[in-house]
Amino acid sequence: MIAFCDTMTITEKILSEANKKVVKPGEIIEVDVDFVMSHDGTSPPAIRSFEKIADKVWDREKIAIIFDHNIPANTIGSAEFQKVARNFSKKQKLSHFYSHGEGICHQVLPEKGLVEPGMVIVGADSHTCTYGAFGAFSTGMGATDIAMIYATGKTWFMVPESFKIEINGKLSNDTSSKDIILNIIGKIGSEGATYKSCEFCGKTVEEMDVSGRMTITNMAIEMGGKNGIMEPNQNTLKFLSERTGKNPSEFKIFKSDHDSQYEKEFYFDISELEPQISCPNDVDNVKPISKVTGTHIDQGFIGSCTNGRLEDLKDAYEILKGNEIHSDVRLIIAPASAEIYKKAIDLGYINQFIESGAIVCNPGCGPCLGGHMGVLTKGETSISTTNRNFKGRMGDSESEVYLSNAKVVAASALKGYIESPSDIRLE
Ligand SMILES: CC(C)[C@H](C(=O)O)[C@@H](O)C(=O)O
Ligand code: SF4
Repeated sequence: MIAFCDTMTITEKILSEANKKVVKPGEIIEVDVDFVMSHDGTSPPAIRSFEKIADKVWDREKIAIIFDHNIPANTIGSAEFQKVARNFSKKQKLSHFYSHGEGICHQVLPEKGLVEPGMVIVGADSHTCTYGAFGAFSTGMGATDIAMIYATGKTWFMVPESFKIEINGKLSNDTSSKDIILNIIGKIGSEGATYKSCEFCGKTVEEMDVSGRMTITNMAIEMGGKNGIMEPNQNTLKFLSERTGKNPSEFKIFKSDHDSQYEKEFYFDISELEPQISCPNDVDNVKPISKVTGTHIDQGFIGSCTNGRLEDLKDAYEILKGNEIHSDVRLIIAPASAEIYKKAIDLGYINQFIESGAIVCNPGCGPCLGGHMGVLTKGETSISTTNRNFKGRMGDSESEVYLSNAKVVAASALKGYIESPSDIRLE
């Protein structure tokens, strides 16, 4: 390890290690990439660029291709994209090729033990920032940058300035970590952290489970962040140790120094937080649920790399148990991975979802992107556990999307309008 000075953030330390010398914000550096990921939507452009510059990838064990956006293929175009990626994976003998509905890339990577603290991970998807929940530096990049990494294992960054975002307090029965991050985005704004390293800390984050932490780092990009990051906690180390088969002492764990230099510091106490709803058509248009209760909905979606994990399905199950979805509402549920799907079957969640009238889809991005399934038509409204609600995100440009936690989506699907989970529990 290199010698750090004593005012460095976790992100600066990881990038220094990757650069083999101490780095400072603003500096442009070249780094060795530990892992690179792309999916069915972004692999083909990267492959085409790669094939113009090289024949053989730099390390077939450090590349993952995961089919999740349009799986199974819904158009001839997406089938063609998958063929290109499948042929490339075979030709290059990639060790990590997931094409059978294993789940969303950001869920599959950590589940398969491919994420470790201290790593530099680059993905051809903007929500690659999710792996910061594990103490890794991870960020999304475009196809030509990914092609260069395939060929050389290297890339370049400008070292970001860091924002410290401290979270304290205890969540209520109706809220989850989704409400924390929506509240933060509402305050900081969708462009408020552009190119910053968003470092989440505080007691709430230190005690949070892995799923909740991933929801928070996942949405760092929604305020423009270059990455989202947290120091690994005990829950994280336990999860990673089970997945990688390594002892936690083998991980490269970096922590921010007490006197780290932050460009800005934010403090949030979430004890009194009501469920937060991000209203159309901007992710930072966040309101407490009491301001939007009663808004008509046509569709609900529970899933995505933000909130498609077992904890989210459990939240939905508890609200839906013994109840039927409103006859005018479609509730679509897509587990984030096959592993989660199987666990949800064993726990009886999936049976209940079907009995309540929900449509359960195969693991993957599902309706999140508005291109594969669950597409909205003009004038329709969805409430969704996903991360984006810009105009047309889930279909027609005159459809609307509200973002919330899974309990709120389930409660709203029962009523046909946005409803607080506590009101369902009271009935
Ligand atoms: C298709 C892909 C490039 C895109 C992203 O990078 O975020 C998608 O995953 C999304 O959520 O909009
Ligand atoms: S679930 Fe949605 S946000 Fe996540 S990678 Fe897929 S399309 Fe993007």
